[in-house]
Amino acid sequence: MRLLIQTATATGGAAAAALQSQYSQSQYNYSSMREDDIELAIKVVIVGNGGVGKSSMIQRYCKGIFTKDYKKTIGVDFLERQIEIDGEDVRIMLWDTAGQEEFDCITKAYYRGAQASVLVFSTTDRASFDAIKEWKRKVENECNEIPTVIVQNKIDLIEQAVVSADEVETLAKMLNCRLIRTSVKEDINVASVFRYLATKCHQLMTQSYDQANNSSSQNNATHPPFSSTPTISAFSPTFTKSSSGTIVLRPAKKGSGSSAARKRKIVLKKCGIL
Ligand SMILES: Nc1nc2c(ncn2[C@@H]2O[C@H](COP(=O)(O)OP(=O)(O)OP(=O)(O)O)[C@@H](O)[C@H]2O)c(=O)[nH]1
Repeated sequence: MRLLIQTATATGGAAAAALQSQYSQSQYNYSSMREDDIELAIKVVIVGNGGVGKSSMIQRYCKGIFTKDYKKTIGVDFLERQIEIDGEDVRIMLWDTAGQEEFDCITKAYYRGAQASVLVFSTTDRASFDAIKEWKRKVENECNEIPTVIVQNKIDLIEQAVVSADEVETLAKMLNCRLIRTSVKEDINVASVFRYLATKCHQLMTQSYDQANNSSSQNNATHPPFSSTPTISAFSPTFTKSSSGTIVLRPAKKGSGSSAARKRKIVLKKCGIL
């Protein structure tokens, strides 16, 4: 089964517009759609103070590169990568937001519809650690409670650490988030962050999809599944909120071939900025 969860609910900006249009291009013929024809995509927002390594992390994960230069993100960027979870294709859409407060009013619009978030701070920047609670609050304001990882980045600089291991673990427990320590520079644990979140979301979404399917098949006589509307809302406690978690089903791309061929293609697929 492949599910496509439409997550591009952000407004404004070329990236969002392109993404929205990509989704809206597909026309649906649900009566002839098979379970195999659906794919799962997850929107993940990466937040944290400026300079902690958010853009570097996304570049590392999606393009396999690291640069020493610091280029401040203006507004929002978007990259994606496809991986396989439990034999299913999962598209992870990574939204890179500017860390500076001056961009807050732009970036928060892009949190909407996110199914997971990454709160990043740097081992060598105390203020970025102290700001984590506030970043969590900002995401929650737009997305409610979603699977979240706290990332302590730049562990290659652990000798210059300005935060103790205890403090970090206590904060992660208090905020009820998984803690992952990374070095984007040395490529340590970066992939684990996104695999963990994708797995979590995949579990939640497939559970909810099954529930929706079961209840819809019970009502089959009057409401054939997916026949009249492409949208299933009220998907799960995590994904029920307003427009977030809107599920849209679309046919698989032409020529996607057998599932074995698809699987061969997907690993480490790189995607450009929209
Ligand atoms: N030593 C070390 N440097 C890193 C690591 N990750 C990122 N950097 C460096 O930290 C600087 C800032 O990285 P960015 O990825 O631009 O930071 P950002 O969080 O996206 O910053 P904003 O766009 O301002 O929000 C760059 O010079 C990176 O090369 C890491 O794991 N270790």
